[in-house]
Amino acid sequence: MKVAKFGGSSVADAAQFKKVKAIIESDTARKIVVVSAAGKSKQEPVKITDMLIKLKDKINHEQNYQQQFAEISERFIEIRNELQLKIVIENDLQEIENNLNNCSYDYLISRGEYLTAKLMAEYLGYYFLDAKNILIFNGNEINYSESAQQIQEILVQYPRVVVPGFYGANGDGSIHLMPRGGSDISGSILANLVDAKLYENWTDVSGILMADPRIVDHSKKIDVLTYDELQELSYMGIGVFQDEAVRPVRQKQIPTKILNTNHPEEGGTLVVDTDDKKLDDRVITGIAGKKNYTVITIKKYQLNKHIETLQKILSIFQKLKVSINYIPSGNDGFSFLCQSHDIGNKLNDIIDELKQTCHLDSVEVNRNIALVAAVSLQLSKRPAIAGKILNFLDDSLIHVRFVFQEGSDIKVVIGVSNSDYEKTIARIYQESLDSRFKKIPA
Ligand SMILES: Nc1ncnc2c1ncn2[C@@H]1O[C@H](COP(=O)(O)OP(=O)(O)O)[C@@H](O)[C@H]1O
Ligand SMILES: N[C@@H](CC(=O)OP(=O)(O)O)C(=O)O
Repeated sequence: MKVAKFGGSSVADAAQFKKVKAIIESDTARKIVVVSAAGKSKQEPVKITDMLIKLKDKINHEQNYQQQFAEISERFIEIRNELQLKIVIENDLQEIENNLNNCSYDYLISRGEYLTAKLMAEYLGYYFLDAKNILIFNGNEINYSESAQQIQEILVQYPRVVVPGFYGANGDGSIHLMPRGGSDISGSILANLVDAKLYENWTDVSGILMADPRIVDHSKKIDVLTYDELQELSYMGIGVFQDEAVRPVRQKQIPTKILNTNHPEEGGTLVVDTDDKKLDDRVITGIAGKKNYTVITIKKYQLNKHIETLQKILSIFQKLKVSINYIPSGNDGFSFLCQSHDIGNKLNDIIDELKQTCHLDSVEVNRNIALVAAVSLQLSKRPAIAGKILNFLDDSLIHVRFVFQEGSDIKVVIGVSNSDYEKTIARIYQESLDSRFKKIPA
């Protein structure tokens, strides 16, 4: 059995629905279909999920929301009409409208996937299986045994199902929304629960490319990737696969493919376990990154020997609910790298508390930092990659603020100014294809 997840771009309008149907009908093993909410297309500039978030915002601020709700409804009615489906989607829309003033955020935002799945189930002639009946959460963790039991029972009666992605249910039956891009996670969990022989993730690119196609034109495709490499690339920001979606498929060693709904014939990227990937001569597998980090660097003589000070520092971040992405360190100093939107307006509070409670020698803040990661399997076996990268970035007059190689032995992370972000990715990509940058000793 295969689980096939279709992203928002694959279900954005009636024309995309037709492509999905052709894909499903070309392989009878595709029995579990997971869909995101209708996303962006040439005609539709906004994702339904973003429209729903705006709707919720208007409701919360007691603004007039009728027009916003009407626009959302129109997208679903249009798909239904163009595909000449019989489903009375107006009934579902009415029920949602009735709940608008007293529903949770998670319920409302998940309705994009719910309605898209209803239409897709009708169109494919599959059973609509509401995710709230099968994906059961304990806090933020899926309850695998309970969820597996639920889905196994349903599949006996309905062997072909469409499941809305992006949500499940809490123990009390209320809707549990996953992070943005969460339909990838739903598909991955379902593949795990049914021991799928393949998890297919259908999107609008023919696999994972070595660098973001919006930055590098004609970026090369990565044919085979390991779960670890995918995890790192996803964590660093390639939008195409949610980083939390790696764990469920990796746990059961389920091969995963990233494929293009618009060009199924182009093949895609296959994700496998490390032992199943032959090392090729490419030093760098892929490049990814994100802008807008804030780096807080603290110095105190022999800080690494003062565990209690480190504990205090971490508890300040914890108290202010600011996540830390990386902590590169030296003898007398540590840097805390956080996403700027996570820090929000708490920067002064963090600095005040650090100064008051930790008796530091200095605290320095650098904003508008972008991180770029070059991901490569078994980095330690590769010849001095970090040094090479620094050399050619220097040649390009890109000022590298810092560089660190993670203990995970899989990526080199480089910090540059936001304004140098695209240039850095393009330059590393260009160099990584150069023959002088290839060939690794066995
Ligand atoms: N390295 C990369 N390889 C492929 N796609 C990438 C990469 N980095 C960023 N992307 C972007 O990710 C997009 C696909 O993700 P997303 O918009 O979430 O798709 P979907 O709607 O199918 O879920 C692509 O259109 C592409 O612009
Ligand atoms: N619709 C949700 C969940 C999702 O996975 O979407 P997509 O597959 O289009 O990235 C979002 O926009 O975050």
